[in-house]
Amino acid sequence: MSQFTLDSFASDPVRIAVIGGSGLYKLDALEQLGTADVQTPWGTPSNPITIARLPTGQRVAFLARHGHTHSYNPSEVPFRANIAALKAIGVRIILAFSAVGSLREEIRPGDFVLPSQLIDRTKGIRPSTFFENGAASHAPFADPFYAKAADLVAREAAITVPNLKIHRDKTLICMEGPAFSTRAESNLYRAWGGDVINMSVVPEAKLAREAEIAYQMVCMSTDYDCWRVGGEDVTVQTVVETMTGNSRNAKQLLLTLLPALGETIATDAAVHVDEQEIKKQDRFFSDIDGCMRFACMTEPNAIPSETREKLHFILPQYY
Ligand SMILES: CSC[C@H]1O[C@H](OP(=O)(O)O)[C@H](O)[C@@H]1O
Ligand SMILES: Nc1ncnc2[nH]cnc12
Repeated sequence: MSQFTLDSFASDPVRIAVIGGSGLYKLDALEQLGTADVQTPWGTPSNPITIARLPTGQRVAFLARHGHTHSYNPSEVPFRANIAALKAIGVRIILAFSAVGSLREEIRPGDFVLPSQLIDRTKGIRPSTFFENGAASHAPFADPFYAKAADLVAREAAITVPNLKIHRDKTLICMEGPAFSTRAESNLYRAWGGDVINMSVVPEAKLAREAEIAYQMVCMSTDYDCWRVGGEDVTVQTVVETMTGNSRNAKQLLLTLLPALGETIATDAAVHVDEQEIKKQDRFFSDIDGCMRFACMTEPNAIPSETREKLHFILPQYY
């Protein structure tokens, strides 16, 4: 197993990353090449990033959100360091897996869900932006997930795990935790139109957007939370019971999804693209590239140099 230096990714970047959530702590079916211990201006990631190789030869990065030993509760995950470290090794797309509770009868434990919307119910205690200390910025976030990636996940799942039920275009609630919801909250989220619930999509998705990384969460339903009359209320035990099968399905799916994604982005992975080309819809990254170019309200000359240096780490084309 090699120890990769940050410099080595400058000439040979890794474009695809998988973030594993509860129950998905490694990608053991892939050839493991080594790890990258990336330090960022926002601290140390949950773990060193694992670099693996696909049968096609392409490399992918893997990061366990809560650490391999699940040591960070959702409010403590070093989200900024995680996203900054992935960006620093060249990542342009993240597939983020998450164990979620279902708020709908038809989304059964064991089903997968590709959300297209989210409702942020975190409590403001998680650092959730790279822009602070003299650089006021506002990322566009109307569509928090990457529909082109969701399309690919759904297509590959239908081929590779045909018995797996996939729900599209659902709304994900992100609560603070770590305690699960009360019954009144669970019913409120249903009334709001929430379909599934977790504790980790925020700020991960927001930070990915700020770093101009395409991001799609793949939710794996583990329980019915606590809204269902006569049903069992969620506990860690109920989650863990479903997690093992979910994790097996996720790994099976990734075996074909990652090569397919690699092929899809192969001609489109350059970081710097020509202004004319950037929004052409046939490019996979057209819906993310350039989204932060005009996001900063601060007069460029007024941004302190230390702030600019930190931002250079995630958006070198602008700072
Ligand atoms: C173990 S149940 C609650 C826990 O599971 C989910 O984690 P992840 O999103 O990382 O799979 C949920 O968000 C909570 O953190
Ligand atoms: N019911 C639930 N609420 C919040 N996060 C979860 N992760 C898995 N099940 C969950």
